[in-house]
Amino acid sequence: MKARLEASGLRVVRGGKVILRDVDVAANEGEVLGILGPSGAGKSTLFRALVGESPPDAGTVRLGGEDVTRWPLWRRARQGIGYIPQSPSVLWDLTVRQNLITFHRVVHQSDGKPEERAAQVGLAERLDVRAGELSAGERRRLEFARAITREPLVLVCDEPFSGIDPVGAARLGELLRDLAGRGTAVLLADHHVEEALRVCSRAILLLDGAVAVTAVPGEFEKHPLVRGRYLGTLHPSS
Ligand SMILES: Nc1ncnc2c1ncn2[C@@H]1O[C@H](COP(=O)(O)OP(=O)(O)OP(=O)(O)O)[C@@H](O)[C@H]1O
Repeated sequence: MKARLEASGLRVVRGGKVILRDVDVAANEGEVLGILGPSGAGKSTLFRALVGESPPDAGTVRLGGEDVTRWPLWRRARQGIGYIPQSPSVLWDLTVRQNLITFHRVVHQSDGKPEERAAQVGLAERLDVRAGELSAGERRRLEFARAITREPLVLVCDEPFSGIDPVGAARLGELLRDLAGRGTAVLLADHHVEEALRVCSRAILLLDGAVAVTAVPGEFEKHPLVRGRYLGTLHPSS
């Protein structure tokens, strides 16, 4: 299997504290890779290093074999990395249509077809609604539509299910799986473990800034470190 996005030896130090220590991660074409772990483990920091929002202090990031470690976010976006950050990132005062057009211009320098993108994520009826008036689930779907403006080689999603009702989360999960089915490598961090593991083909446990476990979902849930340090004894599989 060919790795679409490959990070090796990633080290991030912030405020004198080592946040990521020698992290190796490879996301393959067509897979959904879960990056799970307790709060503060370093998941968002890892994602920021992968997408170019905050470069690592050491290590390399390769996209389709090319070293993109020092490339800024916009250049990686143009090259095919989509990103749904943890915090809301829509342009609140613009409509759904204007949000989609604006991002398409950044990536392609043209307006694109916002109607098609909106229809893909079930927002066809909401095109002229201001992003600030959307529900959390609709906003996440708009961010998803924006991230797939160009069918991405890699999609990095930081807590996409946060604040979304179960039906909305299941629907978003299906969109992620469909995207992976068309070849995109999807990386996903989320504390909605059941939804995340339902969607993932492989999961990594990040603990204290280091990779502690890599396994397929069925094994991941039963792993003693995952149960002891992350899921806790109340989780159904424990
Ligand atoms: N710029 C920064 N300066 C200082 N500390 C930072 C900085 N960025 C992150 N950290 C620290 O790094 C650690 C990892 O943060 P990060 O947000 O990556 O964790 P996370 O696994 O995504 O957590 P969560 O599940 O709560 O979102 C935390 O202790 C955080 O306080």
